[in-house]
Amino acid sequence: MAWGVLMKFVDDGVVSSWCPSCVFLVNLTTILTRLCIPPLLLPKSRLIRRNSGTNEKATRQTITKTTATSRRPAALCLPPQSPLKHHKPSFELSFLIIGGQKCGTTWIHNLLQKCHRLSLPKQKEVHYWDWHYRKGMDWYIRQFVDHHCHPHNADNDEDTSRSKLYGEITPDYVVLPPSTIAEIHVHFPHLKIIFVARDFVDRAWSAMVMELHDRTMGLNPGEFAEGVVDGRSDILPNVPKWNLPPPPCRSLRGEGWNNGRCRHPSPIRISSNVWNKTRMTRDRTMPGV
Ligand SMILES: Nc1ncnc2c1ncn2[C@@H]1O[C@H](COP(=O)(O)OS(=O)(=O)O)[C@@H](OP(=O)(O)O)[C@H]1O
Repeated sequence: MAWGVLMKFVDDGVVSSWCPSCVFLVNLTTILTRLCIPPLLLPKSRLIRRNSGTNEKATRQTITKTTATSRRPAALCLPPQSPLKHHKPSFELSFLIIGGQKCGTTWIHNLLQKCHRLSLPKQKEVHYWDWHYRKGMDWYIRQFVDHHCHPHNADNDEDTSRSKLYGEITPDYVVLPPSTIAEIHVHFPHLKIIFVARDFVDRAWSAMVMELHDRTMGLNPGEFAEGVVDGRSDILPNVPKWNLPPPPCRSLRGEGWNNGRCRHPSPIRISSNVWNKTRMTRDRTMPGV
């Protein structure tokens, strides 16, 4: 692997790693104490959502051509009468890793699962706040059950369960609508939001390779090329919605994040080149850059 990774496990189960291609020092302690922004206490806004009768399958179809590099549907449009509206969660969600897609989040999930003070869902990407919202908070809580402790069983295993931090990683959360983001903050006012950034070109390349491999979107080459820098794959303008500061990530020109927009045309050229290749390659040499 071209990316050098230095990894060590420290005594208390915290994992540190430095990834040259990612812009963050991926250190659990750092993530939970420094990179996390204290969530703002947002006013409890009434949800205004459309297509209340839309099921997941239908939604998947309608967003197919606008979610270019993702394998997953965008946030579902939820009905005004949210099942969570009057729900008081009985457990505290401590951290939420909201992306970005193809930024090493699977690797982070696997590492955090090894930490005894953390409880993550067995499977990465719960997708509660977009796909499974209608299933309710009890369903969400059940995803965090591990065999050793459960938030509902705090009295049975007081020492361990009360010291657990519950969190999950769903990269698609970065594009959640503002109303859902506000609702998350209302229900979990102490929640730490974490966004993992990666070099813009590397992320785009990785997403393109995934799409070319999976072919789940059925996009034409031109559409796919556009999707690399626009729409749902363009995570840059979505980060501020979470009140996160711009990550110290360089753009293709090395200019920083350019107010959440990268106008450089190279990603489109790159993606076109990828499409024109006769066989898939994970070679990171990118013509035209
Ligand atoms: N430790 C570490 N450091 C840097 N990069 C890493 C690391 N672990 C995984 N990776 C690379 O991350 C890419 C996969 O990211 P995700 O797991 O977030 O993908 S996904 O959104 O869940 O599909 C994927 O990138 P590509 O290989 O370029 O596709 C992985 O190789």
